[in-house]
Amino acid sequence: MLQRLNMVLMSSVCSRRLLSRSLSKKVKIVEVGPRDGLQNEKGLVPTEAKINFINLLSETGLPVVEVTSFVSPKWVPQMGDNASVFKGITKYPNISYPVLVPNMKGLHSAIEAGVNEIAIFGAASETFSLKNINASIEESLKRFIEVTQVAKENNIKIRGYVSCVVGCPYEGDVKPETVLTVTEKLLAMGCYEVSLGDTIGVGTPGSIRKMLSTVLEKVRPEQLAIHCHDTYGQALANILAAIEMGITTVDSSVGGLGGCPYAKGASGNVATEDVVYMLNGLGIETGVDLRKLIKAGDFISGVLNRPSNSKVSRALAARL
Ligand SMILES: CC(C)(COP(=O)([O-])OP(=O)([O-])OC[C@H]1O[C@@H](n2cnc3c(N)ncnc32)[C@H](O)[C@@H]1OP(=O)([O-])[O-])[C@@H](O)C(=O)NCCC(=O)NCCSC(=O)C[C@@](C)(O)CC(=O)[O-]
Repeated sequence: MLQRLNMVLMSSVCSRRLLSRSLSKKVKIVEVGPRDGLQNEKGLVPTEAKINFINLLSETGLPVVEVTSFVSPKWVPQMGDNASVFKGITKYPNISYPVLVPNMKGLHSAIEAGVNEIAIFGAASETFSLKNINASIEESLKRFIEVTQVAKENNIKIRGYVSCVVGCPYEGDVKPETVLTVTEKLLAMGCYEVSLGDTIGVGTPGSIRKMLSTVLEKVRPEQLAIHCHDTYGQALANILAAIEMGITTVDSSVGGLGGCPYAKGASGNVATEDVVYMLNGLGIETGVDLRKLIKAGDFISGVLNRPSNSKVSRALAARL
């Protein structure tokens, strides 16, 4: 009886701590629109339009803009103009412009193009890993050891991704322990940060909290980012749950663009405009100018010839 009472008291203290934990005053936004956002587009987006889009994003105050992927053009044709896009953009000194790299061939091409930050991408689901990069989790991690060694020799910063952190399109629920294992291995290889991807947007604040509680047992919150797709409309709630647990880096995509070609049915990322609006409302600083962001979103929506998926952008446009 006494033990049960103690447990109840402890759990209420823990929930109060969770609720009373003061939110960070600053959040870093990683804009993934030009890469995650456009990789799934059926029609080829002209290289010039991608360059103009990235240049507009660079004017918004975003600290990181993920530019493209040095992956196989047979697998992802939309990213086939990677070197031209990377070389064509105006690079601001205070902005990082990472690119995705799956293997040594991608790394060599990225180095040739002058890249100084890469992102390697693994998964917490075996089937997704095979479908996405044609390698098991173990094989992919072996590949990444060589990639990260050579990247470090070339003074290239390395970010990591783990996909399917709460659910997989092929395997269903994913164990938080697997997410922790892959995250720790990526950090040990030299990733300065690992972005945890709810690739198909099935997570809820409950499953995101459960996954993060396990990962945060061994990993510091400042080593993590949260990357939410909005398939089930849970992305903002999931991001808030992650921020309440101490995460201060959020990936998002202007206009809610995006999806993974190897995750059927997954919708776009959470819209950057919506994240910035929410964080502004919470008094959390991002350094991002919402109006300039909306301008970049309008530009790419015009190129794609469809309305933005950002609710904030649509709501503000309706008031004009
Ligand atoms: C990893 C591979 C290349 C393996 O693909 P593979 O077929 O096993 O590769 P391979 O090594 O056997 O080579 C086959 C051919 O591909 C070429 N090749 C090989 N590598 C490259 C390269 N880097 N760049 C250009 N070409 C390449 C290689 O030269 C060869 O050419 P061939 O001799 O036949 O003419 C392939 O599976 C691939 O490119 N996958 C990428 C898939 C992808 O980009 N998915 C989307 C990104 S992940 C994502 O969106 C999730 C994320 C990050 O946003 C987070 C989240 O939401 O969860």
